[in-house]
Amino acid sequence: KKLLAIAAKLPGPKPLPLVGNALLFMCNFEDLIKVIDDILNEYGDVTSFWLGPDLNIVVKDPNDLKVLLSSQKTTVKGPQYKYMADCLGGGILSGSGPCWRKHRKIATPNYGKRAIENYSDVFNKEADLLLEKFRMKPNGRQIDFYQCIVQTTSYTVCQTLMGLSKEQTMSLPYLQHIIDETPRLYDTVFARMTKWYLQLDPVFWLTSSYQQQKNFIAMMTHFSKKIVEHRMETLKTIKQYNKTDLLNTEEDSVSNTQLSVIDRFILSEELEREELLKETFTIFTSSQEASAKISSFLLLMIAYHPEAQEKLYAEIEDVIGDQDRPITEEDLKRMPYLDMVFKEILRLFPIGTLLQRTITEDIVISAGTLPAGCSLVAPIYHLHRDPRYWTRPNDFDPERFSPENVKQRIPTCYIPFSLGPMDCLGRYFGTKLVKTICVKVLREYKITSLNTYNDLRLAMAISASSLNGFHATFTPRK
Ligand code: HEM
Repeated sequence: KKLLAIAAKLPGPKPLPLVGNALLFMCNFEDLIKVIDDILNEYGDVTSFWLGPDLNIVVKDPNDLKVLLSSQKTTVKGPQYKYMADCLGGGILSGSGPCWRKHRKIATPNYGKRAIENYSDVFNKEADLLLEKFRMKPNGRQIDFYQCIVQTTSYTVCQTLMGLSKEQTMSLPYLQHIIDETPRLYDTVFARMTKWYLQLDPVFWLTSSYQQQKNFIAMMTHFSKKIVEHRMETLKTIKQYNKTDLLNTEEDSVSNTQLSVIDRFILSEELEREELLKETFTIFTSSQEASAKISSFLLLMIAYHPEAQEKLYAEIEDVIGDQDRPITEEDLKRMPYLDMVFKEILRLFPIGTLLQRTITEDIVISAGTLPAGCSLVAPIYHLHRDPRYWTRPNDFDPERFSPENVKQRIPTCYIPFSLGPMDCLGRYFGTKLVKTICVKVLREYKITSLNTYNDLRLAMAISASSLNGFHATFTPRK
């Protein structure tokens, strides 16, 4: 009753009995961008809609979002995450409450700014192997390069966060299959999040997506079991007192990566077997896909914008010159234009397009009180393209992130890694991996495309996706 009374006072499309406004989202992922845009334009910065019995309140004001996402009253993921939890378990990515808190605390030491310095060698080696793959491609021909990039990020994650050797990585069961099928799994999850009829289990069970999801989960279980076996074998060789010392580090330090995230889960003895397997896969999937997508969008946009590419190349040449050596943290710090390009990519192609949280206690924002029990929706994709904060919002323009231009904006109109206690754990890892890959590729290749930015067909799912792939030609510079 309380929710109905509050919803009646909030602007938003008129709901139907039972399904609420769920029919609005019965469109394909490409059209969803416009559907949400239209709703926000019509009803404003605080809009309500019903997904069946769940009242969703979309908040697009950057100051309100800061309050909401930073609050302890929103540290429960929204009901739509259930469909992700069906595949990945209710842990670090899709879970909430004590389980999420415990898993996040156990994993955190491996993701710190300093901790990831230890991963630099692997980042560089895998980026070099990527260059070798490009060298084997026919010269002058346009290729869809996403496959090469996602292999690189996947092998990198296995040899860092998961703690495997390259040999162990290459012999993981179903690795390539999992890499290939992951986008389809996330599309199924997002389809269930947005389409009411797929939320009815008996209907979903009749679809081919259900069979695919079931097969994926079976593969994922074998894959995770093997990783856990490898780590258990290795852990037997570490002395008990060393393990305790390594586990109990509080500060962000390079030595934190002497244990992998999986080691920490095993040694904590806090996870049931099933939980451990799901969380092992979650650690893998939360990092390899996001890093691959952002790297690919960066290279693609640079192919579409030759002036930006030349500026970036000049900066890279300036810092690295002719030396054939690994890219270091110091190098990256001396590449401000790379950082601006990277940020512009995260603005245009966010990894979380819509975030949802359950509000656990009433919370006051500028527009009034959001009641406990409703869901907050943070429309990141649309916030990042709101013309009030971004001139020509759909254009690619890294200059938006020059220090002078950044000062002119409200900081929280740009939140690619989300905010607050449930923000992205992998921001330093992802940033460094993406930049290392892109610097290595851009140093060696001029990237061009037969297509233009106008040809890019975007879809909005869990993350922004390119419907026409990532096609470009890689021409050696020297
Ligand atoms: C490089 C670009 C990346 C971007 C833009 C990004 C963005 C995000 C966003 C927006 C969230 C919040 C999701 C939600 O609330 O539903 C998130 C969560 C998360 N990300 Fe990332 N991510 C990136 C890369 C990575 C990488 C490389 C890793 C791992 C190394 C990672 C690990 C995680 C984890 C574990 C969470 C869940 C945090 C929690 O709920 O406590 N991310 N990420």
